[in-house]
Amino acid sequence: MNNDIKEVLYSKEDIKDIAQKIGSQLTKDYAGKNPLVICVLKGAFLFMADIVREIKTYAEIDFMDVSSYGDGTESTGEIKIIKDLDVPVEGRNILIIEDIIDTGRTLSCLVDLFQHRKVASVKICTLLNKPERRIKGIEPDYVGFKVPNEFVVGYGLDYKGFYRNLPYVGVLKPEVYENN
Ligand SMILES: O=P(O)(O)OC[C@H]1O[C@H](OP(=O)(O)OP(=O)(O)O)[C@H](O)[C@@H]1O
Ligand SMILES: Nc1nc2[nH]cnc2c(=O)[nH]1
Repeated sequence: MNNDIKEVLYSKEDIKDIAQKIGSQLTKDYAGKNPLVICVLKGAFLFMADIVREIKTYAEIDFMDVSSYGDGTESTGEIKIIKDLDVPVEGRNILIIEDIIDTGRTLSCLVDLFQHRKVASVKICTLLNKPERRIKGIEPDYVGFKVPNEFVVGYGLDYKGFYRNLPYVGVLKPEVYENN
């Protein structure tokens, strides 16, 4: 599996350091606010696990699984909720945890959904931000790293269901796409 990687962009250590930095900022920002921290499955599962352990104040956690409608190559900009939250969100301070923001479609839909559900606040924390591809006006509040306009895998991010278990973020060799 490691042989399929052309370049490591962010190592396990880089990710650990940034999760600690963001976590200590979140600890300050959310002290006394009892946030509901929401993991957007599946890609964010590792970042969620690392980030919540760095939030040293009261926080509840929950999970949502969403997928975008579309023909498989381009989404239509709408999302389908595969698994909704277990708790009501009205009046809550929501912190969404994502692995990556690319076009911004997924988060744009989620933010609209939470505003419709009358939350007190909604903020976004993402490990990776790919601003070059943005088509929706979504800006994350907490960002690990800015990534170039390349398809990245690892640390939760997949290609055809694989590579999520890599402990780092990297770029696949072109022949991996060509052979699939
Ligand atoms: O900004 P966007 O263009 O909407 O892309 C970002 C979304 O794409 C990925 O999810 P994906 O749909 O691949 O599902 P997964 O997390 O289950 O892999 C990622 O986890 C984000 O949720
Ligand atoms: N694995 C992966 N999923 C994505 N979803 C949106 N952008 C990306 C990306 O660069 N890699």
